[in-house]
Amino acid sequence: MTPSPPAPTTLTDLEERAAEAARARAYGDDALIVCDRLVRIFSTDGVEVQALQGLDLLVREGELTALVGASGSGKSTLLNILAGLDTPSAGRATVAGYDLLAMNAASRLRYRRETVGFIWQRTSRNLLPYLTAAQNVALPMRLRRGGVGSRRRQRERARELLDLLGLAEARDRHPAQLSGGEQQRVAVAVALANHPSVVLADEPTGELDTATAEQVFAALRRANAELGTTIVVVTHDQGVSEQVSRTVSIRDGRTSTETLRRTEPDAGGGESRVSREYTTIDRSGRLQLPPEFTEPLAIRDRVRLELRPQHIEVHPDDEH
Ligand SMILES: Nc1ncnc2c1ncn2[C@@H]1O[C@H](COP(=O)(O)OP(=O)(O)OP(=O)(O)O)[C@@H](O)[C@H]1O
Repeated sequence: MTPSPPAPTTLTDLEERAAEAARARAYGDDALIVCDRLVRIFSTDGVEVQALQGLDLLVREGELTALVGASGSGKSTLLNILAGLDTPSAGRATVAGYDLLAMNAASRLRYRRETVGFIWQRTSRNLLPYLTAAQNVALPMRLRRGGVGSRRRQRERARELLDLLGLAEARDRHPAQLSGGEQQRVAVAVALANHPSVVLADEPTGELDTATAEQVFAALRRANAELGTTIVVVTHDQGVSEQVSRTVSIRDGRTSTETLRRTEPDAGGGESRVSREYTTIDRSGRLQLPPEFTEPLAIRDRVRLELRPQHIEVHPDDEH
């Protein structure tokens, strides 16, 4: 039997199509970082690894976001893409208006020098050993297209940034004369040198003890609060992730849950920190249920949903 021809397009169909297109346009319109169904596949020796499997993430201007997740979940892959160091296999990724899938070599270089600042975990990777702290901070300004301001202005900005991060004493010292924590704080100043839209940090406190890690993280928080810089930091450190207002957790190459924290007045007239955990719904409406919820109820292949006026109920499959 031949299939019947498609029904004629009605006005309602057209209106629905227009509304759907408008919804699609709206995704991430107000965000500085937009990852939309991002995929990154690595092929080595004929074996494919799907490091990112359709990851959705929005980060708004001025946010300080921590990314957490098990080893191999895709955090570094995501950060490298956002830094312009790697290119996604599919999906959409934009940062401050740059389309990360469609940049040519020249705009990629400009993006990396002017739009993002990056801090690596290994302290030795962030700074040039033969330059002083102040010279390290001034270097990105000199490398920027046309340079930013006069040499004098560059030196002034380097000094201002080092002062802001509590490193006035370290100005004329070389990295070898600085502690690991001080080096990472200088690296924060280097990342901020060119007024980037976003600073990305991959485990910046991974090599440090807890007290020193706290100082480095305080420097990132200060940059966020006082300069308004949007910051995305990958961390394994529970203590660090609890200090940010938003923690996004990545599982198997997708965002899975999110914790939002804020300070609220409490009954005793003081203030207390309130945190709330959310599960991410992806662009196709898929929801990942965390094992803490599924395992106690022996939820496996399917669930029954019921729509209530203010919420949705998820029931275990009661057919078995
Ligand atoms: N260049 C590469 N070539 C092949 N596979 C890679 C490459 N980079 C990452 N992978 C794989 O992609 C997956 C995600 O890796 P990624 O480094 O992003 O994870 P991660 O969450 O940052 O882990 P960790 O916390 O251990 O740093 C892993 O399975 C990893 O082995």
